[in-house]
Amino acid sequence: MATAQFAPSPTQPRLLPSQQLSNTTRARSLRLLSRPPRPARVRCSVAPEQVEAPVANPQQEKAPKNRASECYGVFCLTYDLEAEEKTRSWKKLINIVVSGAAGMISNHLLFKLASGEVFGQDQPLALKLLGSERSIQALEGVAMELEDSLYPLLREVSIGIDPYEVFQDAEWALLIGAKPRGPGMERAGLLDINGQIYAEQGKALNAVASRNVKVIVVGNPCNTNALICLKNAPNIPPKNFHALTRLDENRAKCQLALKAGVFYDKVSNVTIWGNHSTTQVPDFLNAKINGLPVKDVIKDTKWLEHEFTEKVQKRGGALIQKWGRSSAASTSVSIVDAIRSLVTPTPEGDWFSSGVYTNGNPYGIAEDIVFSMPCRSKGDGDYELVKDVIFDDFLWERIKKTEAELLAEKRCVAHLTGEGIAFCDLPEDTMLPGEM
Ligand SMILES: NC(=O)C1=CN([C@@H]2O[C@H](COP(=O)(O)OP(=O)(O)OC[C@H]3O[C@@H](n4cnc5c(N)ncnc54)[C@H](OP(=O)(O)O)[C@@H]3O)[C@@H](O)[C@H]2O)C=CC1
Ligand SMILES: O=C([O-])CC(=O)C(=O)O
Repeated sequence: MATAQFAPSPTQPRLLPSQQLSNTTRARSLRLLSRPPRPARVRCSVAPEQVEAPVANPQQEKAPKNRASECYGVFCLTYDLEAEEKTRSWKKLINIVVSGAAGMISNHLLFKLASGEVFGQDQPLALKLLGSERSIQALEGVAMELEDSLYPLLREVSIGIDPYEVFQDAEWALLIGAKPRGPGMERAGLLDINGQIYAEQGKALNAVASRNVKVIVVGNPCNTNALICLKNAPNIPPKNFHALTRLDENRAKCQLALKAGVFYDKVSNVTIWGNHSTTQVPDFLNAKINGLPVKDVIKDTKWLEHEFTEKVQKRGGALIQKWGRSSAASTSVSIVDAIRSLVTPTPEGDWFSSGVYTNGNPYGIAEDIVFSMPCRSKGDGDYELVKDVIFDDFLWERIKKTEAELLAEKRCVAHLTGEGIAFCDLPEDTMLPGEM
């Protein structure tokens, strides 16, 4: 049993943004934020202001909205969308933040976002890319590739390393950046390192993002990172935070289709319950194939209970063994699916899985954790939990196991959620789907 204790870290004074981005739909520009100034390109017109940034300090929301940015090349040109015939009917520009933007998943995702495949062909967007000192060069490379792709809907690209700058006015935050678990690293260590990143990003969202920002946490361990993030953003509804379990749902659909000998569009109502880890529960009791209960179509209960369940739980690791790297393209597809499920009405009778806050859930799952559950949306960015699901002993027993894991993870990050001193009593060294 791994045990460790972490004390709450004191709130550090920090710099608030001196340069905040222009939110105009008129400029198509690439902006450099929070970088050491480089003579040829970066110019700061406003000196940084030093202020404290405690959790949920309402003063932060009143931070001065001084803006300074630097564009270069073709991005320095500005033009008026409303003056152009073909763009006049477009929607208002939306601000989308992507962290870990120089990473593998983002390298697929950003181009899907910019192409219009996610939000539609009349939705112009601003992409705000968060990196770090490590990745700032790579981030410029990403931005250059976005430039060279000439996407008509992509009206702004900005890059930076300070979440308080990059998250300004964010309406969607796709939080992908996280440290991978290295050899010999305890799960408790991973929870702490990545938890600190997500605590900081939660505070930044709380301070500067849109009050209705929708947050999708991808970086692992994503459920507990999402919990930490939402706890550090008390002015944003907890319901707006998601941990990505859509990849697991997609993996489960694929395995059921394969076994039943049908194309995967015939598989519906698949829930992933719980944690995005090897304790996750792919639910074959409520799932359907061609509108029929899976158990009526696949009679091999032993396969469903063992092979199917394990295949889905460990699919990420199986892929790493083949590829030598973790799922990036399919993860980006699943992020697209997750967003589209929130911005388009859920097909009648179906649902989708997402890791969401458990308070008020109708199933009797422990409150105050982020747990993957079945959701339906009207297409307005919000969702409701599905009520008409059934449980049997097999399903409930496994749900309790993944719930216990998430409760243990939560105790392990108490120093990051404002709940005191952490105590890591993780029951066993459970794994991410990508670990074997
Ligand atoms: N929920 C899900 O279904 C899935 C989740 N994942 C998770 O998504 C995350 C990203 O995966 P992927 O894009 O392939 O990974 P990459 O390693 O390619 O990129 C991740 C980014 O995270 C940032 N990062 C790396 N180390 C650190 C660190 N020590 N501190 C802060 N940030 C760091 C880096 O960006 P920078 O230097 O700019 O900070 C890096 O570009 C991982 O946590 C992975 O486990 C992956 C697949 C599925
Ligand atoms: O474990 C990882 O990093 C990759 C992962 O989440 C997955 O493949 O589902």
